[in-house]
Amino acid sequence: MRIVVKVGSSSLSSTLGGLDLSRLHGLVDALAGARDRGDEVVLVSSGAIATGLAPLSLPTRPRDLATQQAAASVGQGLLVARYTERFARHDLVVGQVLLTVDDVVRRTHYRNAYRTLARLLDLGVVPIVNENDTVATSEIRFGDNDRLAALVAHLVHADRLILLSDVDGLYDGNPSTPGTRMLRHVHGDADLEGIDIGTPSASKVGTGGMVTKVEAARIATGAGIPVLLTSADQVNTALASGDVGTTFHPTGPRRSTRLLWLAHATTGKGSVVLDRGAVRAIVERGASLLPAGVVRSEGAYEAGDPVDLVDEAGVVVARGLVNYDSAEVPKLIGRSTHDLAAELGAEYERELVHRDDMVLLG
Ligand SMILES: Nc1ncnc2c1ncn2[C@@H]1O[C@H](COP(=O)(O)OP(=O)(O)O)[C@@H](O)[C@H]1O
Ligand SMILES: N[C@@H](CCC(=O)OP(=O)(O)O)C(=O)O
Repeated sequence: MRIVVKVGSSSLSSTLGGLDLSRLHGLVDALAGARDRGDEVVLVSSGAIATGLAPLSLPTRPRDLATQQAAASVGQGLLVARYTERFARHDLVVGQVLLTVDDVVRRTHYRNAYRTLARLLDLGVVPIVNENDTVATSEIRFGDNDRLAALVAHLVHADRLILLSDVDGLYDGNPSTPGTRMLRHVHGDADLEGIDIGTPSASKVGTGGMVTKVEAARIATGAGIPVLLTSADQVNTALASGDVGTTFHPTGPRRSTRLLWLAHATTGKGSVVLDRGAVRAIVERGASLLPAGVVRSEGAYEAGDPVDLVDEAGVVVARGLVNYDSAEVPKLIGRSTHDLAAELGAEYERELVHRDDMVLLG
C-alpha cells in the first residue's frame, strides 16, 4: 500500500505552543511501523509556522503573510531536523519536499514533482511534504495542507489518504457541543447534508478547520482514493486496520488528470464571459474555448493562470488555464483565430483555453 499521511499543526503543537516532541515521536514511530509492514509512506506535515513561533518570541500565529513566512522559514528547518532525528532511529532517511500550488498544476512542474516523489519512494526515503510557505504569496497559496495532501495523494497514485487532526473524526456539528455524534462512514455529498463543519479551528495554530478537510476528502475520493480522518493519537490503528475515525469512501473512478486541483482547490484569478454558443461547445462537445466565443474578460491574470469560464447569467461553467494575459484579451474578443493569425501573427492562432487545460464544473 502507498499511504499519504497528513498531520495538522494542531496535532504537532503543545498546549503551550511550540512543537510537541512526544506527538512527533509517536507519529514517526507509527509510520516506521507501517514501513516495517511493507507499506510506502509519504508524510505531509504542517507545523512550520507553529514551530517557528517560539524561536521568534511570537506568542500566537501572526496574521500578516510576511511574518507567517518568516516563522515558516525558521520553523521548517527545525521541524525537518526533528523528523530526521527520529526517523534515523528506525534507520529511515527522510527527504524534504516543499511544493507550491504551481507544482501541482502546471504541466511541467507537475511531472517534475511526480518524478521526484516517485524516485524518493524507489530509494526507500520517506518524503516529508509541506507547502513552500516562504515563497507562496496569498493568491497562490493553499494556506492549509489538507487540499495539498489530497493532491499529493493523487500525484503519487496513493492507495489511501489519512488526515490526522486534533479531533477524532467528522462530527455532525461542532464537536465541543454536547450531543454531537461522529460519522463513521461518508459515501458522498448526500451524507454531508445538514452537517455543520463551519466552526473555525479551535486550536490557535491550525487553519481551515473541517471545511478544508471535507474539501480534501472530496478531491481524493472523487479521484478514487479512500480517506480516513482521525486524531494523531489514533495513528497506529489508522495505519494498521483503518477501523477508527471517519472513512470517506471513493465516489469516483481513479483519475489521472492533473487538473483535479483546478476543479476543487481554487477560484480563478479572473474570468471570461462566454456567449451561448461557446458554453454549448465547451459543455456539450468538450471543445476548446476560442476568442470568438468570448463576450468580455474580467480581472487581471497572466498566461498560465486559472480563470473561471462564466456564462452570461454569471454561472461558472468551467475553469481552465488561460493562454493569454488579460491585457491582450480585449483585442481578441469575438474574433476568429484565422483573422487574428492573419493580422497579428501565427502565435495568435492558439485557443484562449485549450480543452486539455479545462475542467467542467457543475
Ligand atoms: N463537524 C466538525 N467535526 C469535527 N471537527 C470540527 C467540525 N467543525 C469544526 N471542527 C473543528 O475543526 C478542528 C480541526 O481543524 P484544524 O485545527 O484546522 O486542524 P489541523 O491543524 O489538524 O489541520 C477541530 O479541532 C474542530 O474544532
Ligand atoms: N504550511 C503551513 C501549514 C498551515 C496550517 O496550519 O495547516 P493545517 O494545520 O494543516 O491546517 C505550516 O507548515 O505551518
